[in-house]
Amino acid sequence: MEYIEQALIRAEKSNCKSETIFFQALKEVLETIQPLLEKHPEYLHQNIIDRIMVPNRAIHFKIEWMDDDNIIHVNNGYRIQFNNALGPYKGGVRFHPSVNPDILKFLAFEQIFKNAITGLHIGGAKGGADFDPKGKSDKEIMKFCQAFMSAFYNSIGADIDILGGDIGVGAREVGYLFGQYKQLTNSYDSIITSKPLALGGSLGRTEATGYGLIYFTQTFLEDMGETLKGKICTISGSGNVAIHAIEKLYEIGAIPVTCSDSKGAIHDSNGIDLELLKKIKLERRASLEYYALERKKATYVKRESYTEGRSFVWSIPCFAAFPCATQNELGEGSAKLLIENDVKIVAEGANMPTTPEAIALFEENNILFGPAKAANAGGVAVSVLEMSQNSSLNYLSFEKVDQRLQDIMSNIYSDLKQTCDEYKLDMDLVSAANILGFQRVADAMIMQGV
Ligand SMILES: NC(=O)C1=CN([C@@H]2O[C@H](COP(=O)(O)OP(=O)(O)OC[C@H]3O[C@@H](n4cnc5c(N)ncnc54)[C@H](OP(=O)(O)O)[C@@H]3O)[C@@H](O)[C@H]2O)C=CC1
Ligand SMILES: O=C(O)CCC(=O)C(=O)O
Repeated sequence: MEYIEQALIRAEKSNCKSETIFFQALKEVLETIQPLLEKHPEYLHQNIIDRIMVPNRAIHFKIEWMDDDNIIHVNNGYRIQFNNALGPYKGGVRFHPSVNPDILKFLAFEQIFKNAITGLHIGGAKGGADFDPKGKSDKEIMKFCQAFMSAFYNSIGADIDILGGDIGVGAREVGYLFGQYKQLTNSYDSIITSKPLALGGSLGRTEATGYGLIYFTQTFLEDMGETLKGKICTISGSGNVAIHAIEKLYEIGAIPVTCSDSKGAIHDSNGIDLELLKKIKLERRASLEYYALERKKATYVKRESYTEGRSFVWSIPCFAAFPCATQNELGEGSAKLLIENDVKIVAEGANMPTTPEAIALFEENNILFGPAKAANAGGVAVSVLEMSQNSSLNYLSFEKVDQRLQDIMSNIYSDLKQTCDEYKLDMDLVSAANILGFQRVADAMIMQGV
């Protein structure tokens, strides 16, 4: 433990002082891998901790673009190519005004271990820009995507670094990013996933993260003698992950009753109207306020009215809670509410949506907890299926992709359970995910020498 404390002090002193979110993610990983280090002292001899916590490469670039009124804007673009011990860098791209080097470094760091847990051969990366897609015309989005790609296309490649979607980057943006890469390089290489089907995207990729989250949760619960069937579920977010989690919950007979966006939250006690939700968030790209205007029985609470900053979503009694919006959205106060309301399981659809204090409360109260690195890994796993379909030119049916996704999520659960047994972790899947991911990456690093 002393070694880990020293590594954290070194990290805090050197490059992490202003990187509070990255430091949170790093601390969680390092504080849970002690049993692994005791069993494998070679990781300490090889100085893997210091080597794993510094990105291989962090690219910061300027993006200049012109809006519809011919006004020129400048944004910051980034790509953190963190670790490629297991395969080419792989991870999404986020367009959101909050994007900064700290957030992307945390996301890229998490991605290393998540990707390792899938058992597939991909390294970890993340990128993005402090660009706000809200309120922009389609032409402005296209121009921004083209400028983003032009600024760093020579740092990526189908065997080097493959981009994907994330907050603010869906099929539309991926199409424009891909088109610009093709224009600049004259190649149709698979340098990005979550492509529209017509451009070589995979059936089932759009649904994969949300569906995978529910497959993982259902496998976990069944192993504990429980089920989601007939149970009330709360979900935050109303983007790609949240919408497809809600869709799968309905398919398996559960009752999803909430969703949220950056402006507020909905509680619809009869169950979220999925068609209306899709129409508002995916087609109109509008606020959830319109959901409540069209569905009179639903309650809408504006973000400004949340009590002590706690999302209204977590005050609704439920059996299962799925945070699917963004990092650190479920804190101590919300965890207390969920526990008081007798929640049985929390599974993360977003990346690191639960604060360390909230996770500790869930652990103390024996609430089952599915960490993001495992529970939301279905998205990146199906991205790899997209890459393999692109290179083989052999495209799979939706059913085949979905079956592969179910198998991957169930294998992830079995591997975590085995890790829990091996290290006597008492179903602490947070520690198991960190140990399993760290071990796979560390072994690959050692094999490749210094
Ligand atoms: N897409 C994927 O395949 C994967 C995504 N993830 C993670 O899942 C999460 C959601 O991503 P995804 O659904 O793809 O993104 P989307 O852009 O499709 O949706 C994001 C949702 O979260 C809401 N949101 C964003 N920022 C905030 C905030 N600061 N406070 C409250 N709500 C917020 C958005 O609200 P609004 O509509 O108002 O903007 C929107 O409802 C992210 O953490 C992402 O990293 C993880 C694995 C894979
Ligand atoms: O498919 C991808 O590469 C994006 C996945 C991702 O960014 C994530 O898992 O958080």
